[in-house]
Amino acid sequence: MKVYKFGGASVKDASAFRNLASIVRTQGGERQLLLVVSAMGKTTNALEQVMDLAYQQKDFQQEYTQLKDYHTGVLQELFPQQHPAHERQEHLLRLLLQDLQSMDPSGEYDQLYDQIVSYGELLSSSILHYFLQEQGLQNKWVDSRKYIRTDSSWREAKVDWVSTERQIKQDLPAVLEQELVVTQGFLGGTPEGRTTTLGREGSDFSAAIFAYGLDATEMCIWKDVEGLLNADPKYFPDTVRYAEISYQETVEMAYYGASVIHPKTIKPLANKQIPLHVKSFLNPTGAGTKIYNCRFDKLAPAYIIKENQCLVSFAVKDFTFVSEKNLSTIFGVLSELRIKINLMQNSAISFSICTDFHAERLHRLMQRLHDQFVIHYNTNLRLFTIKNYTTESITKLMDAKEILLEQRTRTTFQFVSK
Ligand SMILES: Nc1ncnc2c1ncn2[C@@H]1O[C@H](COP(=O)(O)OP(=O)(O)O)[C@@H](O)[C@H]1O
Ligand SMILES: N[C@@H](CC(=O)OP(=O)(O)O)C(=O)O
Repeated sequence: MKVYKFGGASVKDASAFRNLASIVRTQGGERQLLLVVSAMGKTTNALEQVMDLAYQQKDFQQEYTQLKDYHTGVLQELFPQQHPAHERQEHLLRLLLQDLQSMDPSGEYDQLYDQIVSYGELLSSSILHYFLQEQGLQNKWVDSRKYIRTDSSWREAKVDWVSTERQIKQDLPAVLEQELVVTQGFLGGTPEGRTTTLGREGSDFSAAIFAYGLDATEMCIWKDVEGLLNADPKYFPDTVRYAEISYQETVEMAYYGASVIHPKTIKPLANKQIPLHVKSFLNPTGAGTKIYNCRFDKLAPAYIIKENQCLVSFAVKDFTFVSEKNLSTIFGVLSELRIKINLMQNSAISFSICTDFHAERLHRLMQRLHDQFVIHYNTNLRLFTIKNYTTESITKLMDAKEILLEQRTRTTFQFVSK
């Protein structure tokens, strides 16, 4: 039993869908394969925009039309004739429009967000279902919201592993005996049937949840790169591919910001020792990377850049030292506001954190803590990490940058810079 995950780039246009079908045919076998698909291209960003406009009761017609035209254009290319795929797509687009038009501006933003952005995956997976079918690849479309059971932490829902595994095992293995399964990444559902999302770029994680529930023999995520590289090729010209690497190394790279794999993906796979392959949909027969329970002593240094960072410092007002009590107050508010710390440092009278920039959360943080602390912050920063660093790698990366904060452990070197 295998699980394949195809991200936005692998379904960004009609020829990408054709390429995907060819990968499934040549690599996947016709049964015992579950496909998890993300929204087409940058659809989730577009849906976020439409959502914001509708929530603010602004005109969203132009943005909605763009989204509609994009999907209709791709479907038209794949199915130039009349086909049930068109009706299904029109139905979904009509529901999206109705939800946008009836948006309650006093409703809870995050909950409404999940109901709207989920259309991206519903649309892409229904195109994929019909297209594979048309290509002779018999498959069943299943609604991942009925399988991945979550709580109602909107936009970053927590998985109920026990009932999710039970749901998956209940009927999917039998279906997979007969045909392929096509489902959505990124989405979950509460026991009451509300749609949740698992966090941006969460489709890798969805695939891992299905792999876990199915006790899959392997999972493969198909990307536009040759595998897991020692740096993002969009920033670094000379990268090397890791042919094999451990779960531990990978989870750390993902945690520090290597955006090729969602950080939550590894744990469910490692728990059941399911190997994860990262392969290129542009070169499907390439070796890619195998991530599993292994150990290598000498790995090429990995360079990771996290963009759009914010450095916040909290100083006590009366020149007393930062105490555990102060820290506990700060951590309490950070946790409540769901602000994640990417790096932290303590000095005598101040405490600093580096976090993803989120204007609204930062504003609320200041409101909550400005009585007790003097708070300063810098935005538009980048967090650089080198795993398995060498002296040369540090020199190369720091090269004339203005450093605001720096930290190193035995294996990892990090700094925040402009
Ligand atoms: N260490 C890395 N190795 C490979 N790719 C990386 C790495 N770090 C970042 N990336 C980026 O991840 C991208 C692929 O991930 P992503 O865009 O999320 O795929 P998808 O949305 O199709 O699932 C690559 O195009 C590359 O720019
Ligand atoms: N479509 C969602 C989920 C996802 O994982 O997408 P991708 O696989 O394209 O990163 C997002 O953009 O956040």
